[in-house]
Amino acid sequence: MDFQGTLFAAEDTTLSFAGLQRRPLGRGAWIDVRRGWLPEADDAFATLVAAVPWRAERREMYERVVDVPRLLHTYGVGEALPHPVLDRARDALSAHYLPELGEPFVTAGCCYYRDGRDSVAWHGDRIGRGRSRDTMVAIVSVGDPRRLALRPRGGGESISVAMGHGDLLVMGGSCQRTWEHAVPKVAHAGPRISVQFRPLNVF
Ligand SMILES: O=C(O)CCC(=O)C(=O)O
Ligand SMILES: [Fe+2]
Repeated sequence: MDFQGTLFAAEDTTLSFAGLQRRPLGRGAWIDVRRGWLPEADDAFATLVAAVPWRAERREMYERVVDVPRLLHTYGVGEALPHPVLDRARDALSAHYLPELGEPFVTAGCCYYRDGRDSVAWHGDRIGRGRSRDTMVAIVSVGDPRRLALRPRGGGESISVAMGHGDLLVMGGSCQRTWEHAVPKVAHAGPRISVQFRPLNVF
């Protein structure tokens, strides 16, 4: 590796929030986006595919339980994550957002979208505290790019954010209450894994 390559590789390991962009959505909701945030994204993706005990998901949505076409596993409070860069990511997010959030990110929900047919329908992360209070959900995406779509709850124009390999997207403020999000099906996509870091009692 030449000098430039070494220099970039060194910079890549820092989990820097420089260049983080906040986009207010209205109604007290916002998203932060930082492209290419996660170091070792290739390695993290390969480890997640192989090491997470994936299972088919059923979840409460719109007050009923539905099958969701994707695989899932959630790491609870205090559980070791399958790749050390994910522990570092959670700690970096906790430190960066502490002044605003007032508490750390403690759980890591992992979702595996095997191809374009895997998806998640419109919903807010409203089981637990997200139903009644402002909170944050920080998503790190690895693998093939997919769109995260957002729309105001109760109707209105949707927006969509492309989530690429290593990208960070944080939903904050009232986003889980006043907006909904989804990962729509697409005709062609390779595998993508999303890791969602959440504070205690937010699902
Ligand atoms: O795949 C994503 O990035 C979003 C997942 C999501 O919204 C959820 O699991 O609640
Ligand atoms: Fe969600």
